[in-house]
Amino acid sequence: MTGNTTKIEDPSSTDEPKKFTFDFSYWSHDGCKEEGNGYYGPDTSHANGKKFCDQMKVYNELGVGVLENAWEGYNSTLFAYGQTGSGKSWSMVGYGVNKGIVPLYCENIFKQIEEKKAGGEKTEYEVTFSMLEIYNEQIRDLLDSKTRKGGLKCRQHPKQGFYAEGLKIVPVSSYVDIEAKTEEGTRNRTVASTAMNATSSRAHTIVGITFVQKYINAAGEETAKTSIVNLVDLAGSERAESTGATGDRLKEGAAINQSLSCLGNCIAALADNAGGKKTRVPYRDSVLTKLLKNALGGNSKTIMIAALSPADINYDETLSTLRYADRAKQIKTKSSVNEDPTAQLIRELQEENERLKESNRIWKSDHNHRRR
Ligand SMILES: Nc1ncnc2c1ncn2[C@@H]1O[C@H](COP(=O)(O)OP(=O)(O)OP(=O)(O)O)[C@@H](O)[C@H]1O
Repeated sequence: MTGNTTKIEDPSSTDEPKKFTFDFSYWSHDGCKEEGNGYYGPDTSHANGKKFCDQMKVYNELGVGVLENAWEGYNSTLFAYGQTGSGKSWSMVGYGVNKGIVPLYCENIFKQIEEKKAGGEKTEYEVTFSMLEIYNEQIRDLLDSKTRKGGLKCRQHPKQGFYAEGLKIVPVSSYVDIEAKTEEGTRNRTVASTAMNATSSRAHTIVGITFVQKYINAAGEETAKTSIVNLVDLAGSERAESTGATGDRLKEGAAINQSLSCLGNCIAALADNAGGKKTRVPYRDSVLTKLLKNALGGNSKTIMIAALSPADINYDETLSTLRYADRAKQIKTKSSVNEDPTAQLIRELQEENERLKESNRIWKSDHNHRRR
């Protein structure tokens, strides 16, 4: 990785290395040292110490933007893609003191709320949390261990799009609350070990954090801004033979790959459309793509993290992840601020009223003019 370019070379071939350019290319394979508290920071004495990217750097460059968007009332989606064991959970959630984007985002949102309150702001803040997983095309509520057999239904709302019906959405008032809920959800996750990664997650996990700000606007009206942040940890896109998968594990692998290939098809169609084509986007082909529809083609600012393995045996997987990400970067989403519908309606009615008054005034002056 050099600057924002990722270069991949097949050691068993004489082909030219392939280059991919992204907004950021982060190196975290070596060049780090463990600090006293267990945090992995850059090792300045190592040749790759300068380019080593620690968790805080990723948060500062990606997470902070998500936080700023949330304050402005935009939806954001962050999803992590890549083969099993490549570091998706590491980037999104992290381990121990090496916190990933999700905990750092949560920690900071409450810190900033407290700062605003201490500064005498009258705004009311509400934060809610939900956590679900898609396992073998079924939706399980991770905050409800008694999710009925067959899972939650995926329904479509005319305005808000696809959602999981009956999903538990719990209010949270501190980072500690979120931590406890995340732990509860993680315990319920479908985790089974594969030969490649002892804690490999077998399902796609979606954490939803809603942030509502209620306040009185300049015109004295009660209004609200809402932002939904979706954090999507996709299950590994491994090949069956390298993970030693058989039986149930192999069936799961097939279901995971079906969802991921559906996601790939949607990304390819959206990328075509961004280039001016009119391709139908097959969102309905999997639960994952239904629930991610808004993130991919709707109202959301979306970030994709592609986690890569630097090992030569993973060359094919790594190249396919890079190609996946290369297509994804062509997608353009349109995001807008989520205002309270009543406040929006009042404003639209007031504007309509002004327009009617104005046309009435013109009509009256015309009428008087003709009478004279
Ligand atoms: N940048 C990193 N620095 C240090 N350790 C890392 C880094 N990235 C990943 N790891 C370690 O590698 C292992 C696998 O990472 P992780 O669990 O994040 O993979 P994953 O892509 O989420 O896998 P799966 O799809 O199977 O859940 C973990 O033990 C993690 O601590």
